[in-house]
Amino acid sequence: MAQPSKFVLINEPYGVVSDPMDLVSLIDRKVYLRMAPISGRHVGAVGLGFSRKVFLGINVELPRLPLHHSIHAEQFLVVNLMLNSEEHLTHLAVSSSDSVFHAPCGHCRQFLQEISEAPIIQVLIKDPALGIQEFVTLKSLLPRHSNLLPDLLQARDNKLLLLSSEGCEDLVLLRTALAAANRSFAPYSKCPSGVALKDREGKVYRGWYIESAAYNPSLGPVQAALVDFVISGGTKFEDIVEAVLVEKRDAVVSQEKTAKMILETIADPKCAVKVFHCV
Ligand SMILES: O=c1ccn([C@H]2C[C@H](O)[C@@H](CO)O2)c(=O)[nH]1
Ligand SMILES: [Zn+2]
Repeated sequence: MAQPSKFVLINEPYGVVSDPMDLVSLIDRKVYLRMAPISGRHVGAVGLGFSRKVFLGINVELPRLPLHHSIHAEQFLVVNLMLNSEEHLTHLAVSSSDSVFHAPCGHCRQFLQEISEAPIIQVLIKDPALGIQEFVTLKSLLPRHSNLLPDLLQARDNKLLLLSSEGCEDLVLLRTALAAANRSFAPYSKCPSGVALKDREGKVYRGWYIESAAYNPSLGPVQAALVDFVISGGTKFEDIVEAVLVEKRDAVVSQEKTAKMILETIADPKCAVKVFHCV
């Protein structure tokens, strides 16, 4: 069985399913990485791409930071799809270690609207108490929604150019952050941005800013890069020792202060966060 390159349901051999109902057994296994130190509630999301590969999402809570900096399992899944250039999500299932969640939360129903096929994404509703186990459309879970520019998962090149690389000590990190910014989805603010992180071993991770039409469910570039870090086996944020943010000069929406604040709080105390501007 072929394994997707960034399949994160650890220690499990499956990678491709033919029947969407197989997602039921996957979420039932409740094999989550434990990255929710605040709530202790471990949420898992499994999604099926058009390729029939299964991708996983888990919730990630950032220690000592306000709750809204958390990454929902569904958001993690979307970043995982993007990192793997999977352009379509056909089926989605969510569950939690304490069996409280059986469907995507409201915040994520909104976040998922940025995907072009959002209305027809099949969402598993599983409620053992009621004996329910069926797929319903995302549209039925968030009716009367009108989205504006929904093409989040499609390949994109923002064609950003660096203004200067002066002061850069690590060109790989800078190029990675620029490439990430070029994949950022920021149709509402028009301020794309990307982050590259480096760990103690010199491994590099990347992520880009993803906007939501409802603004608040947007996912910051540091969070997206943390998804790459976790997917690649990272467990301790203190192992992050260097970071580069690339964003527009004079951006109406700037990530600089937030990115620095997050990394100051969770990364190695000596982690340098360098910012480079582009047009
Ligand atoms: O659909 C949901 C609902 C909650 N959470 C996470 C957010 C937070 O970490 C924790 C709160 O219960 O669960 C998700 O990831 N997805
Ligand atoms: Zn959610």
